[in-house]
Amino acid sequence: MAADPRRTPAQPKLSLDTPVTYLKGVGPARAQALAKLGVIFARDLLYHVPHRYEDASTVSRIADLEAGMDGTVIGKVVSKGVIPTRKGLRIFQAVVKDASGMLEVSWPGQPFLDRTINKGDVLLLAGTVRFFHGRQLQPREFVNLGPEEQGTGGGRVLSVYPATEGLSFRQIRALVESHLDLLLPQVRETLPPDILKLAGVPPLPEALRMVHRPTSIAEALEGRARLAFEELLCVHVLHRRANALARDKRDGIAFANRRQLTSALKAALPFELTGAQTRALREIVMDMTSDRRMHRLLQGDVGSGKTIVALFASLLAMENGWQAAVMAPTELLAEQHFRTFSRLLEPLGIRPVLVTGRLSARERREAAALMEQPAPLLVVGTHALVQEATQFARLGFVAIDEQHRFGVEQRKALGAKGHAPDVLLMSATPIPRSLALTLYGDLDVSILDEKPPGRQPITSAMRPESARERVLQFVESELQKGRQAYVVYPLIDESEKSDLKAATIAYAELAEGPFASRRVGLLHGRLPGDEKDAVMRAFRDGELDLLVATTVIEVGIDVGNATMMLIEHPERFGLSQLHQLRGRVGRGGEQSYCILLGDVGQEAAERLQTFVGTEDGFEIARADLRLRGMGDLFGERQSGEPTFRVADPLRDEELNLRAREAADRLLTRDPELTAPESQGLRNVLSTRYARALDLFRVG
Ligand SMILES: Nc1ncnc2c1ncn2[C@@H]1O[C@H](COP(=O)(O)OP(=O)(O)OP(=O)(O)O)[C@@H](O)[C@H]1O
Repeated sequence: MAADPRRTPAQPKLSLDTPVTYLKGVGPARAQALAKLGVIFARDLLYHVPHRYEDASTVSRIADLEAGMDGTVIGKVVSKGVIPTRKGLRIFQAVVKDASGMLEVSWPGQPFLDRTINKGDVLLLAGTVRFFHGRQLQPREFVNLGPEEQGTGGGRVLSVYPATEGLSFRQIRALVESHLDLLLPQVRETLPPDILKLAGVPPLPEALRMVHRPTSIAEALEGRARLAFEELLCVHVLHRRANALARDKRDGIAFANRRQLTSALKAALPFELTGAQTRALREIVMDMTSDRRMHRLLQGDVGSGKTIVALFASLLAMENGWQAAVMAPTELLAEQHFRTFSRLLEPLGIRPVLVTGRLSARERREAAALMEQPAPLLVVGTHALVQEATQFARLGFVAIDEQHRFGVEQRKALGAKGHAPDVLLMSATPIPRSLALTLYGDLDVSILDEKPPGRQPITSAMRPESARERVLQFVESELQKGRQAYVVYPLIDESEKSDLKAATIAYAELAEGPFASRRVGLLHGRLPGDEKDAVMRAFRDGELDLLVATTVIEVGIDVGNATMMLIEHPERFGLSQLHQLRGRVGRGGEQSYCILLGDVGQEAAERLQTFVGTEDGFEIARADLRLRGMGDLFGERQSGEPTFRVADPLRDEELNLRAREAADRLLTRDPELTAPESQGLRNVLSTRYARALDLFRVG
C-alpha cells in the first residue's frame, strides 16, 4: 500500500506553498478537481474567491414564505433524520424553526449531512419554496451557522465558490473555512503602502478575509476590489515594462516619408480620406519613420475603412525599397483585399501578388520567385504567408487583418520573417479604449471611429415571426429596385449539422417559394473552397440577388449594392457579431436595412434592443462585454492575452485607471523592480505571469 503522504515524517508545516494534497480533507481525487480550478498550492486556495454571495440580510420570516418563491431563511434545527425512499435514494431531512413558524427542509441523496448538521444548529437556507402539507424547501444553497445564533441578523453572508465536477462549492467552502485561520496570518502584503493608498483598497490579508468570510456584501466587494486591483496592476506593470524595453531597442527600420507612392495613391483615390483615417495614418507614419519597431493596433468600427490605411502603410515601405505583406484570415477576404489593391494600384503601375493555400504549383513558384527578389512588392495572402516555405527577401512591413483570428504564434511567425518588419494589427471588433489599454497595453492603438461620408444610417428593426410574410415582401421590393440582399442563419460552430440543415432547408424554401423568380445562392463554411468563392463572386458581381448564408460572410465582405440584411434566430448571436453582420450592408450610398426576424424571449429582446438602437460599434461592444464577457466578444478566448480571475477591466474601469497610474508610479521610481519594497510584487509577477520572466530578471 502506498504511504499516506500526510503521515510521512517529512510532512511540511502548513504554509502558503504547501501543495493542496497535504491539506486536511484533500485526497487524490479532490486534488485533481482542485487542479482543474487552478488550485495547486494552499496559496491558490486563498485566491480562489467566491463568484457570488448570498446575503442573509435579505432573510424572510418562515411564515412569509409563499409557494414558488425563491427565499432565504434562517432557522434552528428542531428535528432531523435520514429517510430512505422506495427507489433507494436516501434523503436527509430536517425541520427548522424561526420565531414565526416551521419549515421542512430536505436534501435528496445527501444522507451524509446527518453527520454534520446537528439538532440546535442554526442554518441559513436559500431555495425555492413548495407547499405540501406545510412549507418545504430543497436548499439550493445553505450554510451551517453553528449551534449558537452568532449575529445572524447582522447580515451573515454566504460565499458561493466556482465549483467543478467532483467538487461542489460547498466542499470548497468547507475547505477554505477550515484552513483560513491557519493561512491568513502567513499572508504578507505585496504592495507598498502608498500604492495601496492610491488604490483606496484594504491590505491583502484583510482583503482575503473579506472575500472569504465577509460580514456584509459591501465588505466582500471591498475585498474583491483589492484582488482585482492587484491583477490589473500586474498587467499594466508588464505592459509598461515591455514598452520601456521596446523603446530602448532601436532595431526597427527607419523608413523615410518620401511621399512618392503614397502621394500618387492619394491623388488617384476616388475619395478623400476621413479625418480618422488621416489621424491613424499620421500615427503610423510616425512609427514607421522612427527606428523603433512599430507594434500598432488599428481598431476600426465596421466599414470605417481600415484596409486603405494598411495600403498606404504598405506603399510607404515599398517606396523605401522594402516588401510589404497583408495577411487576412480567410481566402475570400484575402482575395477581396487583393482585388481592391489591384484596382487602386493600377494607375500607379503596381501589381500586388496573391498567396493563398490554393495556388497551383506554378502560381506558387511564380509568387515565390517575386518574393525572393529584394525589390519592392506588395503580397496579400492568408496564413499561407507564415508557412516556412514562404521566404521574403526584404520584408519591411506587415499588416494582419482581423488579428484575433490568428493565433499568437502565427502573428509572431509573420513578424519574425524579414528584418524586424513594422507590424500593424487590425481589428474590426471595436472595444472601449480602457479595455484596449489593458488587453493590448504594449501595443500602440489607433482608432477609426468615423465612417466615410455619404453613408446613410442603416435602419434596424426587430420583427416577430407573424410578420415574416410582410418582411419577405419588403425584401422583394428592395430586389425590385435592383439591390441585393443577405439572409443569415446562425452557425456558430461549423460542425453543427442541425444548423447547417436549417440554412440549407431555408435556402430551398426561399429559392422555390417567395423568391422563385430570383437568383438565390447558398453560402456556408462546409462548401468546398472553389464553390464558396464562386458563390461569393457571383453575388459580388450581381449575378445573384439573394444570398442565404451562415456567418461565414461575417468578416469583411464588401458588396456595395447589398442593402438588405435579414437575420434569422437573432437571439443566438452576440451583439458584436450582429454588428459585424449589419456592417455588410450600408456600404454604398443607398438606404440600407437590417431586420432581426423571429420570436425571441423577453431577455433576448432587451439585449437585441441595444443593437437595434445604435450603430456605434463601441457602444455595442461595451454592452456585449457587460452581458457576455470577454471570451465571447472575440468568439473565443485568446491565448497570450491577459485573463483575469477576479478583475473585469470594464466593470472595474475606475479601479483600472488607478492601477495604470500606480504602475506608472512604481516603475518610474523602480524600473526593474529591484527595490526591497517591490519584492512582493515581483513575487506575484513571477508566480503568475510567464512573461514576467522575460521582462524582469526575476528569481
Ligand atoms: N475615406 C473614404 N471615403 C469613401 N469610401 C471609403 C473611404 N475609405 C474606405 N472607403 C470604402 O469603404 C468601404 C469599406 O472599407 P473597408 O473594407 O476598408 O472597411 P473595413 O474598415 O475593413 O470594414 P469591415 O471591417 O466592415 O470590413 C470600401 O468599399 C472602401 O473602398
